[in-house]
Amino acid sequence: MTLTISKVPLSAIEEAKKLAAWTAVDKHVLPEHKVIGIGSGSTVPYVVERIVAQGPEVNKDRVFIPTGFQSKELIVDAHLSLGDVEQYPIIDVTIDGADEVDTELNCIKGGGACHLREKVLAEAADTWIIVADYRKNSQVLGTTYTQGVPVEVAPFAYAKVLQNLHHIGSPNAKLRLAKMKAGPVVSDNGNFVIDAPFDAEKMKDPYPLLAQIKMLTGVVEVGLFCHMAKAAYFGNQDGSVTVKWHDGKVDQIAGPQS
Ligand SMILES: O=C[C@H](O)[C@H](O)[C@H](O)COP(=O)(O)O
Repeated sequence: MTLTISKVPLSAIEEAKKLAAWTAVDKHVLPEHKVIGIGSGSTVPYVVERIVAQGPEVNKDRVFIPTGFQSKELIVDAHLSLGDVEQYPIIDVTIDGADEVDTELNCIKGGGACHLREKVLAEAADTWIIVADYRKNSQVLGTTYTQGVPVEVAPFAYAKVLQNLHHIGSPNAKLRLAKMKAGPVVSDNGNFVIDAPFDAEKMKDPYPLLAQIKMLTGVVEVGLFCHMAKAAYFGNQDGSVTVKWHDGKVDQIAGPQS
């Protein structure tokens, strides 16, 4: 993978991702921040691009912690210093993508099967920030991301966890299968992923659901991130950025020009 972002005009959605990422970096990745978590997904290359643009002087004393293979490649390709959460269990700020975000900043994450490491880096961070395009900005989780809650499981336990998920209200929960390989998706941690859709009633209040799924033996991590984010930045089609804060405040701001 290469960090180079093509010079051809970006589509509206790519522009929205870039707006969100650049704005969040400008506001939250400050010169005094030395340990920075880099999340996963399609918006994160723009996060790294904007951090690189802060210049070699500020970046030379920083270390960057990845949430998986993709972000590790982004850090290495950008010639930034790579670290690990084992060495740096306290992170100044982590910026990450999301599959969907509700009004209380609860998120579905794990569409790319990275949610275990992402949650560790979110918890390790003094400040955890979400960046996404306008399509991910929701009232209730499961409205636009309908594939279900990603549940990472120990491979040998997947059939039992699947059965238990069917029993607790997700009759359509399915093992995630790979697209270009026969068999299941295997996470960066060597585990399987189940996608478990739940009805809106359950998704309206995701914390009890998170606790219920996490209690199932064999579950490694659940792609519901509740009460963790300080703010979520959504790039809009008109060039503005919507910022939802953890205290319920919502700002509409202009995106950066360059
Ligand atoms: O496992 C993947 C991560 O949680 C991603 O941050 C999430 O899936 C969003 O990815 P994308 O921006 O590619 O939709």
